Amino acid sequence: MSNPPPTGSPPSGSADKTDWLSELISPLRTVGREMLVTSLFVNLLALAVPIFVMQVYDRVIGHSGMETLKGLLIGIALVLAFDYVLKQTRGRVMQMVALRIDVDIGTRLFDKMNRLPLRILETRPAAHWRQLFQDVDTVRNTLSGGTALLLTDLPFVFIFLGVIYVIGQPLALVFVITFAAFIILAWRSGQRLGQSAKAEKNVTANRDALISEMIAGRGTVKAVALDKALRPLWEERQAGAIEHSIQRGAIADGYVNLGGMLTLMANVMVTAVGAVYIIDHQLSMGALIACNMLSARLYGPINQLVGAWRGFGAFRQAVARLGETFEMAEDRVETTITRERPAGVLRVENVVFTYGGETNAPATIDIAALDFRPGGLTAILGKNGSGKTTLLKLLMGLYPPFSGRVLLDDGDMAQFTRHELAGWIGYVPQETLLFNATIRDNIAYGAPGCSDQAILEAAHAAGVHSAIVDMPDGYATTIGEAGSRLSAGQRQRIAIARALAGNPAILLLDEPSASLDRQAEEDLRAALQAMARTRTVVVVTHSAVLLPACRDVVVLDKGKVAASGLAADILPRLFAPRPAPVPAPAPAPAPAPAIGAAP
Ligand SMILES: Nc1ncnc2c1ncn2[C@@H]1O[C@H](COP(=O)(O)OP(=O)(O)OP(=O)(O)O)[C@@H](O)[C@H]1O
Repeated sequence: MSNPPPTGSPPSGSADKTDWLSELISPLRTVGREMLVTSLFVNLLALAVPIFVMQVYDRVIGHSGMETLKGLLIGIALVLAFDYVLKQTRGRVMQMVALRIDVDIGTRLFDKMNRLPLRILETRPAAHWRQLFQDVDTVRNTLSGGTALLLTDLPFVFIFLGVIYVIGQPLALVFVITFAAFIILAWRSGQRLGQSAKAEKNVTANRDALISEMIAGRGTVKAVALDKALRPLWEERQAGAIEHSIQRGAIADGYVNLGGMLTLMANVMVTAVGAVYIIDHQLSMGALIACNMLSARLYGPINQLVGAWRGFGAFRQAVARLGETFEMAEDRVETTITRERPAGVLRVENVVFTYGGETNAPATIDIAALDFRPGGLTAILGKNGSGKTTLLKLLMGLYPPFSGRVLLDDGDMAQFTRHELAGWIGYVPQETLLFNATIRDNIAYGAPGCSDQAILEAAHAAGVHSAIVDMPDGYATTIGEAGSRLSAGQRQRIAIARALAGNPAILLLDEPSASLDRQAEEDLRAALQAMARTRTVVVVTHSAVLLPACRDVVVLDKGKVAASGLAADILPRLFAPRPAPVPAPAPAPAPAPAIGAAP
């Protein structure tokens, strides 16, 4: 048994995870061409200094040509100024490219993540999703940083080879051989560093995931002194990360040093072979010096390639990871027809749902028929793990059922977009999640753009208004990371207000009174009763204050409906006083061993 693909648009079906990059780069083609032309001029201008040196050695020094020297100096000064302007322009273009890439991929990734079905988001650790945003940085830095410059410079090494052939023809073969050796070295280093970087990334991600969990649960870590238990685990992961980092560093150093040695050897060979040709009168002194200078322009980019290859490996992985994400199926985002606010009748029809989707796994939810209607509160009860929260998520359309349907006003949930459903259904989760913003903003997140009046009404209904106005900054109070400056009860009430802000037709609450005091619970009961007159209000609760106010009750047991109907019928049966256990007869006292008996 496997879950069907989530609702909404299917993946594009393209197997190539780099297609998105081509799409991204295609509008930048004109900029790329401009970059290449600029690089062509920058590289041509780079020939000026070696040619200047050659002329000075061969024409000025040999023939005391002061006038020639002055002319050459003026020429080279103009060339260097032009070179500076070109490089500045190239730098600006690069910044523009970086900005566009940041905006394009960053926004695309943010939107994509928000459109991914919840089950997909839940199946990968938080570290994976965080990594994707670092991948955007990697792609930006590669396409707009030193690596991109290196790539635009690389084709021009052939110009330098050509010029070397023209001015130092006898040396050309030495250059071709050393050039080939550099290419092999760069390719090999790329392979080794790529493998090593991949292994290091996996180990580091493992270590970072542990740190993230520790930071998220820092209160508990302190209270339970979990650091002692977690230290060996962290040490093991940290040791793994260090070991891989050292290995990668050693490989990278090895190749960089080999590249350096190869450069020196090439210089020695060019000078030695050049000296032989000078003695033989086949080469001038100036030409040898110019060739030596040009060799730096030739080997420089390839030597950089040896070091930059690791970056390419990370770039390729980042592109693949982002491509895989962009290919994933999405929640439905488009609606063909604008609908009115629903009446709020929810119906579950033959719904089977299981996490993980293993063939033989017992269903987490297996319900033949269940209705939720406005006009009175409905409570869902059941033991821990019986599937109450999962049922609420199915009712919200957050999980697509494996089989069967969830209907909203007789329409299959699957046809509605996430934004439509979120506008119609208010949800108070078991674990309150607030953001580091003002109280006003946190309530308004439930209905973006809602009026101040709607916020005030929601806060009143959630019983949190007087607590808010008691604070010195009132609704402008910033609540700290995840609402850390508020008490658990205040957080829960603000979460309830957030769910009410959009005046939803359906309200689903998961243990909403777990952190409330008695008075707050009674206030909440009154507010829910009032709302349930015109809305469908479903509350997962075992509270002795909320339950008596419910019209209907659904009892879940291992994902199945164990009982459902009027609360007046079911609750008394459920909470009927159990017969007092009959005390077990006291065991007969063991006979005292006879004095002198054998043990
Ligand atoms: N994201 C998940 N991935 C895999 N299994 C899950 C996931 N969430 C819940 N489960 C499993 O599904 C079952 C039902 O969980 P659910 O949270 O719906 O129960 P519940 O009745 O709300 O429990 P509680 O009263 O403790 O809140 C449990 O066995 C749980 O282990």
